[in-house]
Amino acid sequence: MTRAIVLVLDSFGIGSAPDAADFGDAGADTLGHIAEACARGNADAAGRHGPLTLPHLARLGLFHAHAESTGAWAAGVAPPAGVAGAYGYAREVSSGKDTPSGHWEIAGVPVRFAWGYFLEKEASFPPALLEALVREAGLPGVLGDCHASGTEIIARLGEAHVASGKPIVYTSADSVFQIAAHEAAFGLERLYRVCEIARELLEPYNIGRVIARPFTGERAADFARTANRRDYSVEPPSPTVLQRLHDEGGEVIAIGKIADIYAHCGISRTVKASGHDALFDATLAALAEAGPRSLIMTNFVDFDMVHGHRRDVAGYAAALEHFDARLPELLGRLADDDLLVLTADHGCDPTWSGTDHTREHVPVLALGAGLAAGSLGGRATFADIGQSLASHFGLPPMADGESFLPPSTGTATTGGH
Ligand SMILES: O=P(O)(O)O[C@H]1O[C@H](CO)[C@@H](O)[C@H]1O
Ligand SMILES: [Mn+2]
Ligand SMILES: [Mn+2]
Repeated sequence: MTRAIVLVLDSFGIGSAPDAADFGDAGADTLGHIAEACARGNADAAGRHGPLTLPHLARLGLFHAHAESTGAWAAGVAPPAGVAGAYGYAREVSSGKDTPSGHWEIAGVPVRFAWGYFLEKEASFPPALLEALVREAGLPGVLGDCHASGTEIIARLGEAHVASGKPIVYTSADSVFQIAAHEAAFGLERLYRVCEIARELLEPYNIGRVIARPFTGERAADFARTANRRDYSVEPPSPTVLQRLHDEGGEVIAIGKIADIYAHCGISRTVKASGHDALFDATLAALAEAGPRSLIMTNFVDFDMVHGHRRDVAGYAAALEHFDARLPELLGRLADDDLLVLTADHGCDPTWSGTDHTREHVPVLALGAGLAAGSLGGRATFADIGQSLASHFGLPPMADGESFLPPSTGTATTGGH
């Protein structure tokens, strides 16, 4: 039916990238270090124990791709009896290791310009920016103004926020301005409005995203972030393959955070869902309805948000095993000419220092559309996925990337430049 399903396992890196040292990430390996911890018995929690067990991803070539990326087989993992999919790893050419850069590059548009960053760990934001935000949003002030982990900062400042009415503003190694506020005490719609004002004020600073981080709870010990997070991204610098397909009459179904990440450019339909089971269910439901020339794209955010950034190795392993256990439901519903791609947008090694993303290779696991099982090798850019999608849908080639599909299923492609 010439459909494509792209599942992005948010932050699931498979070994440090050649330029990882530039990011302080030389040696990071999200999959490898999770497998190591599992093999040592150090990830026996979250309802799991022992070596990392991902039989379906293994059959798609995940561990072969990891071995090609790192030069070593993942610890404690039994090699699969055979590999059914095309597998490889890809490096990122975008300048940043953030979510929009990774996603847009997957969709054929690397980010070669440098984002703006707030580099200071404390007093991170320019006073003029905060003064303008306070004035224009009618706030009594702000709290935070620092680098932070989102769960740690609401535990630390959440009660002061509720008492004062001052939202909590913070950033990270990403190009982000994040605003945390209590859903009831501050108000969810009000938080969104403050984010929209911040989005406008940040224009001169070249910041990729403003993120609303609502939370609920009575006191520090039970504050919890809710599913009402909202990302306000700038638009991709040029049309992605989503936009190209959408403009040529195809249907682009965005599940989870996808629409926000692409700033709603090239999206035909948005399905919001919270939690990996709901995201998986929504993906299956979309597949059941999708006609020819449909692209279904889902971002599995909890790998990153709930486990990677929280440096929760056992939780990450359990989430991978749960995802793996659900894969057959999807595999069983693919038509022969559907193209399935599993990949990631960056790493977030849960054994790494700090709480930020890690600069890593991502897996490229592809199935269907005439692909033979076996290695796709090391891919020079995530944009090889976008180029393959363009080829699959018979669209004109993207400027970047090289298709990994057999020529018979699509047009020849240009090399990256
Ligand atoms: O710590 P939390 O709030 O989850 O923030 C994380 O999520 C943001 C977007 O990926 C990044 O800035 C990262 O720091
Ligand atoms: Mn991400
Ligand atoms: Mn993240």
